[in-house]
Amino acid sequence: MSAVRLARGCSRLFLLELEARAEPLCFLLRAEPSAPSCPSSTLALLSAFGSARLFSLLVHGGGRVHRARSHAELVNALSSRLPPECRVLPLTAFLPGVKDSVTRGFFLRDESTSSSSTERVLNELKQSHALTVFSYEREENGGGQYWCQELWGCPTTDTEAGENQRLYVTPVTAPQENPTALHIINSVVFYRLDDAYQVLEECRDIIPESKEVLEIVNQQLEAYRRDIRFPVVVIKGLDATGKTTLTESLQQALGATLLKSPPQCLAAFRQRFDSEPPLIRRAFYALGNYITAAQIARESLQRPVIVDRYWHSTAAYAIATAVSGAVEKLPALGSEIYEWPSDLLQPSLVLLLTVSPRERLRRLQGRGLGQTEEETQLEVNDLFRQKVDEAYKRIQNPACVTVDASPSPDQVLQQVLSLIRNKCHL
Ligand SMILES: Nc1ncnc2c1ncn2[C@@H]1O[C@H](COP(=O)(O)OP(=O)(O)OP(=O)(O)O)[C@@H](O)[C@H]1O
Ligand SMILES: Nc1ccn([C@H]2C[C@H](O)[C@@H](COP(=O)(O)O)O2)c(=O)n1
Repeated sequence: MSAVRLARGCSRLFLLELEARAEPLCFLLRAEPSAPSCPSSTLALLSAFGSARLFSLLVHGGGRVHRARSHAELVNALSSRLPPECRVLPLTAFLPGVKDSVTRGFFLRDESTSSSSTERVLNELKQSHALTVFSYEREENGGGQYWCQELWGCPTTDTEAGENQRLYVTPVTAPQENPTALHIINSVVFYRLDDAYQVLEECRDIIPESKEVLEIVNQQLEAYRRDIRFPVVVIKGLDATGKTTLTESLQQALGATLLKSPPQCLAAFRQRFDSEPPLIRRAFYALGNYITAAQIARESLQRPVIVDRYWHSTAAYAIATAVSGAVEKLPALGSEIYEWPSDLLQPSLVLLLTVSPRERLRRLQGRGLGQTEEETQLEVNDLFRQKVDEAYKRIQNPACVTVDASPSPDQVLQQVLSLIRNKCHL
């Protein structure tokens, strides 16, 4: 990837997710026009850019919490305020292989008859958000045709050096390491208590509830140990696969303690953090797992422990939401994103309940309870459901054992009891 470090301040790769294409379009910026290294990307770029007015928007400045909230606000503002002829596509800028280098933004393809309404919206958004806007123009140069990127509107003080130059868009082959995985680690999935804790520390002044959550974490984790005496069995699965029914029966059958993640002591804060962008929301759920871990350690000294969801659920939902598109776009099995956090208590056994989509829908409808936005998405979006299920299956150390939860509640219970007796020697 040394080829991408060509000009000062222009070494980032820009990855553009186009709706109709399986592979994202990748380009970098160079100070001089150069022959494209990848002709097929050039063709894709030309057809994607077409004759529309083009802009890219990158959120900058402030801390990561501010940037995450700005990004979420911009998603809403762009979709509600831009003219319908202006398409908004996800854009990611990053340095290959560098974990904290990912900046997420937007690419605008404006086909509206007049430029004024789009430009008005962009100007307003630049006033209200720390936003760098670039525009693109076609240039004929030495017989070749190039796209050039320039800073649009007034430069802001936070703009990185080199970004106000006119630079040549150069299509390149996308690097093997997708920036999605780079972005997931520590922004979407957390692998150490301190990393999740730090996010809520950074939220103290913006989200007052963060202080209360951190106080609970401090209290609950005062004597946190990671060793267990009696077996600890985690039950996970999509909603309405029968987790509550099974965990309650197991509690009775084994004389076990039943715990949940997120734990009851965080219940009052859940709705508040559910409305925040992934960085903050997922850090909240990650902390919930550590509280549950502390409770598991205490309880497992006395009796077996059954846990209704744990880190697997946090990670699988977060990964499935962060990865747009098909199941094949998930980072491959063996990727570090599926690794269990080294400082989180490990259960003895993890069971994944599965039922057919049709049976799950029947159970959801039969129950008729309110649903979180993500559950609603699961119901309408089969693709998302498949990604959650697949992410569950790819999580390692401990990996999960899949249980067919379609039979009657008692048959499922007997099947699971026999698994627990075999694997945990109970
Ligand atoms: N084995 C089963 N066969 C038929 N129906 C079942 C079975 N297990 C549970 N159900 C029914 O399916 C519905 C969902 O079950 P349950 O609440 O246990 O799922 P859940 O996974 O805990 O859901 P959530 O995660 O949304 O709380 C309930 O109405 C329950 O009675
Ligand atoms: N340990 C957990 C439990 C739940 N979540 C998140 C994932 C979804 O956003 C949502 C689903 O939970 P439900 O509404 O079915 O209780 O909660 C998590 O991240 N970690």
